[in-house]
Amino acid sequence: MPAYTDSICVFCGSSPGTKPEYMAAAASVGRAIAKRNYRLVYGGGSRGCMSGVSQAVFEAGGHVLGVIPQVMATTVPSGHPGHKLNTVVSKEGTGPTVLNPDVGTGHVETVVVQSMHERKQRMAAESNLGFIGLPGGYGTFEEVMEMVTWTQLGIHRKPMVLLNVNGFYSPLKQQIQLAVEDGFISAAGAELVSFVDCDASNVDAAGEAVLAEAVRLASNITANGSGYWDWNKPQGPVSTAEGGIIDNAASKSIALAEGETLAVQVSDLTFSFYPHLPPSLERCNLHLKRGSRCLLIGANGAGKSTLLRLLAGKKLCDSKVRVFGKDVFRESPSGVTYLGTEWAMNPVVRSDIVVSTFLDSVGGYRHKERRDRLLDILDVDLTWHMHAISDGERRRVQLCMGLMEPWDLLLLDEVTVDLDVQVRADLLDFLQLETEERGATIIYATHIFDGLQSFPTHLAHMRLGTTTTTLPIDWPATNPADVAALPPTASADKDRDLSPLLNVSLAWLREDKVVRADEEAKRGRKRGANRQNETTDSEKFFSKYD
Ligand SMILES: Nc1ncnc2c1ncn2[C@@H]1O[C@H](COP(=O)(O)OP(=O)(O)OP(=O)(O)O)[C@@H](O)[C@H]1O
Repeated sequence: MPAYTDSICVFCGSSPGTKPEYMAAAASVGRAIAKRNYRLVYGGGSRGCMSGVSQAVFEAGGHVLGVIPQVMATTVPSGHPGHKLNTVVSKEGTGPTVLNPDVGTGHVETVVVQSMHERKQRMAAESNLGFIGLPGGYGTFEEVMEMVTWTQLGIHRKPMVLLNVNGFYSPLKQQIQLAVEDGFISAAGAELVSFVDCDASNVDAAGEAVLAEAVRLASNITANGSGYWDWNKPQGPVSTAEGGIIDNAASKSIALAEGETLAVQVSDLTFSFYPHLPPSLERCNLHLKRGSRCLLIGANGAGKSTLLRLLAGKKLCDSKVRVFGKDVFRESPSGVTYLGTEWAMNPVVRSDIVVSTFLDSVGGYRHKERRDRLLDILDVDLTWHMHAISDGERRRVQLCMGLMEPWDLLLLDEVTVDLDVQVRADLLDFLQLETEERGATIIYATHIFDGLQSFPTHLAHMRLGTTTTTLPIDWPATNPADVAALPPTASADKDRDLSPLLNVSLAWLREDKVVRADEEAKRGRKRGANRQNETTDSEKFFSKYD
């Protein structure tokens, strides 16, 4: 007997069904599997469609692997081809035993496993070509759906072809279509299951048709990359120092109209504050279309402010930083507004100057309509004196001043931190409208995620001066490459009631802490308490007087 070339798994009922086409379809699939010299992997049953397909392979001299959970195993009844090999079969199913050891020359092997889950795992692992679903009951439905889910998740990448005998699977086809229409299954996800129709007129040829479809689909699925998650990827944080940048640009791109330039284009940027210092930014990438609202997420010291200041043209860097197609430092693109926290520290803005005079001194009268709108939103009193107001009130004046003149790119560096929640919410609404109505672009670095869930259109994560994806992640993430780039919820935060955005941000920062500790340990550095029990000189000195 020649060795088989490939294996394919068949899920089907352990009962024969009430129409003769069901058993005929099972036999047709079995014959086609043996003809192609594939091995059948199935649930090890000796009755119903399970026996129909395995008997057909055996009769045609092919290879069969049955996988049975221990609890369902029984000694092989006479009549089963495996009884000559002193093996076992599954007790599942109804109707008479169909298997006949005297009719066939194939090879039957049986594996007994501990659980239903292990059975599915083993069947999937043994079947390189994927799966065929024939008519069946709950067990078949469950197996079919789980194998498709595993492909969608990326646990494996294998096709599922359902043989739609007499329209048996047509309701499922409609159900999938409905789930696509209602947004529960993506268009790509719908491709993971294929249907081959047959009835009494063509059931004998159905086996060959279903195998051909499985082979076609297998090459499609493989070509489309892995599923939502790469389960073979080592779990846990990936060090950027070891090149852990996720290339989501491989499966998505930014579509630009003819003549349109990117609003922001940072490509593989490296930047050092001083030539003798290691770079504060390294392999930084940020590409944004006009109208984007991008949140810059990262731990303290990750490089967010540095990147924003470079985009604002405040520091000389190489020409890898471009805004509206222009070099930010040498060509000074117009329409760029940067608002950072340092403004409030300036002694001038804490002097005894009245708000109305202050706003006029920076040209507020030129943008009267926008200024008045902002005064309302930010709830600013024009008679306030700058030296006699709270930090939050001073911040409102700063925002009014900074936002009055229409901007095309707004760089916000944590300037909403001291606003009360109502003013912050109204301000975020205003900013969102600016991007939607005027096509303005916003990059916003913040550590406050309250009420931000639906604000961003993109997320960019910075770790140790590096952006961890080649393109910003679309938010909410739907592209599989973006979904795969999101971190899993940290176990410490599983029971917290977090918005999806805060959940992602917290998980990133927890990963960042581990990566940072590793990187710093390589340089002999360590954060946190020093528990070496060394007594410092000052401790020795002061303890004499305690
Ligand atoms: N003036 C400076 N001179 C030298 N190095 C600096 C200077 N400013 C920042 N850095 C370095 O650049 C790194 C990034 O700083 P940056 O201010 O961009 O971080 P950040 O992500 O904005 O942090 P935070 O959330 O605390 O505002 C810092 O860890 C620091 O080592």
